[in-house]
Amino acid sequence: MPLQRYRPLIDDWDAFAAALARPLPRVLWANPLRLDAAALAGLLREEGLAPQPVAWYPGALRLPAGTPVGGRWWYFAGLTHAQEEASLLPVRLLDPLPGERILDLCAAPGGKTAQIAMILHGRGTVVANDVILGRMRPLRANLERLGLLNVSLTLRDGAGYPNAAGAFDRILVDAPCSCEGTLRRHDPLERYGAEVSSRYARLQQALLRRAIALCRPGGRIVYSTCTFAPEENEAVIDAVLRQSDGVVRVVPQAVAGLRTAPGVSRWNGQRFDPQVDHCLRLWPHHNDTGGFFAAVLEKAPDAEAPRAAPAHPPQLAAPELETWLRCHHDLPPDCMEDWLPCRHSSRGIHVVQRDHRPPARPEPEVMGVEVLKTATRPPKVTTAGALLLAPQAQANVVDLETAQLPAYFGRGTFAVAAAQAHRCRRGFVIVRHRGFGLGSGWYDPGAATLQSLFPKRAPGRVVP
Ligand SMILES: C[S@@+](CC[C@H](N)C(=O)[O-])C[C@H]1O[C@@H](n2cnc3c(N)ncnc32)[C@H](O)[C@@H]1O
Repeated sequence: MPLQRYRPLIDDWDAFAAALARPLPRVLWANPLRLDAAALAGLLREEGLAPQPVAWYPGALRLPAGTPVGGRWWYFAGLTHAQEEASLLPVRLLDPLPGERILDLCAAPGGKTAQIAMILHGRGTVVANDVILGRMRPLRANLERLGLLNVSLTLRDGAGYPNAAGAFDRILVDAPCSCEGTLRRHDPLERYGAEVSSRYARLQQALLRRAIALCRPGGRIVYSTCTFAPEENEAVIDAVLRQSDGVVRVVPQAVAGLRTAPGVSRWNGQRFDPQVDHCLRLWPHHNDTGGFFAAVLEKAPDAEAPRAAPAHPPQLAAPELETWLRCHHDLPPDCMEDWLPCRHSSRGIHVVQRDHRPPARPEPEVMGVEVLKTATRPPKVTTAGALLLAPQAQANVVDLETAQLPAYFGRGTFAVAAAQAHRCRRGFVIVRHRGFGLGSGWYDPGAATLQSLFPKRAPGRVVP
C-alpha cells in the first residue's frame, strides 16, 4: 500500500487505516442567502434525516455516510451545498471579509468558491480561476444554483496569472494534487507515490509563487491540498519560504472544535523551515473526515505592491430585464436594485452584484449569473433566474405540492389546480415549492397543466 510510507508520521496507524476503510459522513452547509442552518436542519428532519451541527464550522450540518443529497428538492433549490468536512478548512482559514477582493486560483468544481462567495453574502468580488474549461461547467452550475452574483470566472494557467488582474486581498491556492486524502470517497491508488508527488510539487510551487506575487502587502494566502504527501505540502511551503526572502511568513492557526496536527518538520532526510510547524494537517482518524493540509501565509506589509488594476466596467443597458422580469412576474420595484446587467450574449442577459469589480484582464469567461434568455420569443427566465426571483414573484408563478415534485424533476407535463397558479397566463412561469424557486415551466390554462422545463443536465438530477 503506497500510504505505508507515511507510517512514521501517523500517531495511530490502525485508527488511520480503519478510518480510511469507513464511508465518509456527508456534510451540508446552509446557503444564508436563502435560509439559515436551523431552518435547513428542520427541512432535513422532516425527511427523516438526523443532521448534527459541525462544531467548528457555523452553518454546516453533518449527515450519516451514504445519505443521498443530490436529488432532493432543497438541493435543486440552492438551499444548501454538499462539501466534505475537511475541505471546509481552507476557506475558514482564508477568512474573507466584506469589501475585499478575493482570488480562488484553482477553483473548479467550485465548492470553496461558493463557500467564499457565500461568506461574503453574495457581495463584492470573487474571481474564480481554473485552467480546464470542462471543469468550469460544474463550477458555474453550482454558482447558479446557489444564486451567487459576486463571482467572475477566468480560464488561465494559474502559474502565469497576469499581473494586470491587480492586487488581491486574499488568495486561495487549493492546488491540484495526488488527492490521497480523498481515499474515503475514491478508490484507485495507482497514481500515488513519491514520484507522482514530486511532479505535482513543481506546479504547486509555481502556483503558490504566483499567488504571493498577486497578493497585496499585508494580505493573506492560503495554500491547501487534499493529500498526505509531504512533497506536496511542507516541502512546497519550505521551498517557497526559501525563495521568497522574507516576503511571506507562515501564520500560526488554531480552529476551536477541530483537532489538527502540526506540519511535518522532516521528511526523507530533509529538514524543513521551522515555520512549517504552523501548517495544519487533518488526519482522517482525528475528526472522522478526509485528509487535508493547509498553510496560512501572510505577505509582509512593507513588501512591494502589485500594480493596481482598473475595474472592469460591466454596466450595460438591458431594458428587457426591467420590462420582462418586473412586469411579467409583478416583482417589487426594489427587487433588482442591487443587480447590474453585465453581459448580453446572443442567448441571454447576465447580472452581477452592483459592487462586483472583476478584472479587465484576464477578461472573465463568465460574469455573474444568466437570468433571462432573450433568444426565445417571448424571453424566458432561466432556472438560475427563477431561483433568484421566485420568493418575490406575484404573477406567472406556480406553487407545487410535494406529490408533484417527481413529475417536475422528471420533466413531465402534469395537472395543476387553479389555486396553485398565481395570475398565470399561457406561457413561461416560475415554479416554486414552499416559497423557494425550483426552475421554470410552461403553463397551459386551457388544459390546466404545467410542462416542466427543469434542465436535463441539472447536477445530480434524479427523481426524488
Ligand atoms: C483540488 S482541485 C480544486 C478544487 C476546488 N478548489 C474546489 O473546492 O472545488 C484543483 C484544481 O486545479 C486546477 N488546475 C490544475 N492545474 C492548474 C493550473 N495550472 N492553473 C489553475 N488551475 C489548475 C484543476 O483543474 C482542478 O480543478
